[in-house]
Amino acid sequence: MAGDQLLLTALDVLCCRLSYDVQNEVKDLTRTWKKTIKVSIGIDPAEIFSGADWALMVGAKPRGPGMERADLLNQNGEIFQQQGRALNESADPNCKIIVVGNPCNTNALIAMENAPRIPRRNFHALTRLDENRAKCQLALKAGKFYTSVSRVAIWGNHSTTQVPDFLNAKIGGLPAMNVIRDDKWFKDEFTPRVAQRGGALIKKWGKSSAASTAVSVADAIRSLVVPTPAGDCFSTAVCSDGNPYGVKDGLIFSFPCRSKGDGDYEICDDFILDDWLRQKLAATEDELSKERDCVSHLIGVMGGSCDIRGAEDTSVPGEM
Ligand SMILES: NC(=O)c1ccc[n+]([C@@H]2O[C@H](COP(=O)([O-])OP(=O)(O)OC[C@H]3O[C@@H](n4cnc5c(N)ncnc54)[C@H](O)[C@@H]3O)[C@@H](O)[C@H]2O)c1
Ligand SMILES: O=C(O)C[C@H](O)C(=O)O
Repeated sequence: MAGDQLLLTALDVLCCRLSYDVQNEVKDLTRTWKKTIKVSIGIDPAEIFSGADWALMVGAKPRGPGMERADLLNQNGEIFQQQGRALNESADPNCKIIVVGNPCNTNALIAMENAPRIPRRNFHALTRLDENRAKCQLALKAGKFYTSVSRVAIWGNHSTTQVPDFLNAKIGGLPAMNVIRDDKWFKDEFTPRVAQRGGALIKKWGKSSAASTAVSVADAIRSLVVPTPAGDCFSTAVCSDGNPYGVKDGLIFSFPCRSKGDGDYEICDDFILDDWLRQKLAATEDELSKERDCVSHLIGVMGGSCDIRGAEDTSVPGEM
């Protein structure tokens, strides 16, 4: 932000893909803003991130034919190592970073570990899309409006091991489990449907969800700049250091959070965990630990070894 001007700079390795039509379309948005928007594009991350207050990191390589999850982690990891270093070099020291490109939790971890000048708590990976999907499923099942659903946490990884939390969710201010009295539906339908939604959409359309992702990125930013209503939360994957739920430190793990609207947040400490949730949390934590081991060479940790090659694939499928 510079005075009354919002500076929007975009980084894309294929600069030409962000055509001038796109630039002009973004400029047209000026009408809806109080500030004027200056749009520019480029290919040098250090130049593009210069002085940035917010960095929305969407660019990533989609999974190609025959590519294993470990390969995806490695190839995208290298991108986020380079971009983390560039953020460290030139972004505003209090820049907030939201990583969308998959595998977004571990990409955010790599960027964070390569940008020691920026507080670790400023790095986010997008799980707001999963929260929105979970709220939508609860509203549909209960026959209520989406806006009546609150306190929906997504725990862990933005992959099929993620845990959409129905235990703490509310519908119309009441516990969701008292409104939808169907334990089997919550565990056997709701949970996998939310966790596998991204994959299902790719299967159907051959592309990642774009419109709902864009909306959820806007929601994720709004959650940080508007105070969270009393008793509610929003989900975002953030650094697990010192979290109140005993998840091991040094992961980018999705938690229920609250904000005063100042761009910062705190992890809610009043969510109830039962045995089922604990077991699910342990599985997604384990997955994130393994992903971290696979990228140890990109985060300056010695002696890590990657043992997810050939293992069951729990990432959202991408293009295979
Ligand atoms: N976290 C989420 O909820 C969520 C939701 C939807 C999509 N995604 C992920 O977001 C990413 C983008 O999805 P998409 O459908 O827009 O993909 P896309 O392939 O249409 O676009 C990716 C863009 O990234 C650019 N890019 C590739 N490498 C780059 C690099 N090193 N630096 C800068 N730009 C680079 C490409 O040129 C392309 O324009 C994917 O990884 C996708 O899996 C995440
Ligand atoms: O891009 C993907 O692999 C899917 C995406 O993360 C989504 O949840 O829609």
